[in-house]
Amino acid sequence: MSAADPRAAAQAIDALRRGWPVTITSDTGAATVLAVETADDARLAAYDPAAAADLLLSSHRATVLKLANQRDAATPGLPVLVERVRWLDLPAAHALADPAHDLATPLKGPYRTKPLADAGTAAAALALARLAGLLPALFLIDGAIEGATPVSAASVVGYEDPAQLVIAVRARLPVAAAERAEIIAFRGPADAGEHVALVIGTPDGTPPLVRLHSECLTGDVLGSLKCDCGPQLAEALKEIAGVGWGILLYLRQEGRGIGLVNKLRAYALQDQGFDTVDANLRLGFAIDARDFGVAARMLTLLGQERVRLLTNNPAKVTGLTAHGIEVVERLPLVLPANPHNAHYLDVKRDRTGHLL
Ligand SMILES: Nc1nc2c(ncn2[C@@H]2O[C@H](COP(=O)(O)OP(=O)(O)OP(=O)(O)O)[C@@H](O)[C@H]2O)c(=O)[nH]1
Ligand SMILES: [Zn+2]
Repeated sequence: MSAADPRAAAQAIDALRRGWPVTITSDTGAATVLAVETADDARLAAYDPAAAADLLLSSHRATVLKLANQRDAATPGLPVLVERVRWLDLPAAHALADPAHDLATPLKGPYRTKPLADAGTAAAALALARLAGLLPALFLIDGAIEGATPVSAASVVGYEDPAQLVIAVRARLPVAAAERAEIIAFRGPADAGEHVALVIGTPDGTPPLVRLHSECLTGDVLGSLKCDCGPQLAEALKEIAGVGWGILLYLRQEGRGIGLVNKLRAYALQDQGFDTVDANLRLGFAIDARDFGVAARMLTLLGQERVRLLTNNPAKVTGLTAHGIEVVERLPLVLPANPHNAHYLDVKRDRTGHLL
């Protein structure tokens, strides 16, 4: 495979957000895609004058739409390509892409799927959509198209490689929970916002008490009662300050890695009665799209490869361990429920393996 080119990946993400086509190449094929969410009639006609583009859906969205059973049963995780027929116009594509109106408007159909010409470019297309914060659904034409933004599948895969993170700056930052604290910002080529570490107290030779906190604008800033993020953040800072030495990693993984807009789409589905797990799946995303390799890299750069971890989520322990961090102890971080988040916490316990 060709070397990863972060500039090409950044330009491809930007193009998708603006409703411009992107040609993705791999050693085994090429495909040109246009995100359904940002397409309009003019853009779609310019990209696909013959109205022949098929529609690429993620495996999870295809399962919700009952289209996954037409796919090769031997490869369950693969995206699904829906064959374009004359009446599959932009509104019909939106209805396939966006679950917002699934309940109110039954799908027309019948839809037929067709084999994917190249799995690598299809997977890269869906990864680009997630990185762009868009719904994971794209028009797809086999082969390259002149004028489309070019990117290799390897560049997409390499874009989020945590090995590229470096420390950008360190500064003293007294905070309400701890006057002796230092903030350290990290940078990599992926521009999803800078990850940050708050190192509290002074290293004393013992493994630090560590909290991995994934960004939650609604909970961290607005005091949302739908989740437990805000109180967990405050409690983690208090506990680290209490023991005198530890690190809070503030990871820019909003909505478990699907971005703010997609998380708010999940909230709108929760208003319709779906739980946090089913809402993510209906949108076409994994239940949890985070990669804790980023957190492991940050701890390594801070010289702390043995930690005591504050979490109820065993996936954080296995995620760090897989990337070379030794979790010598797991400590629970359980806070009282409120009427708005009690069901969310039950679902974390019952469906996502949290130890609550
Ligand atoms: N997609 C999605 N993300 C959510 C939802 N509620 C909270 N989040 C995000 O979930 C992340 C917090 O992760 P949680 O799964 O609540 O907890 P955890 O961090 O995995 O586990 P603990 O360490 O035990 O707290 C933040 O990025 C939130 O923005 C939701 O309903 N849907
Ligand atoms: Zn939250």
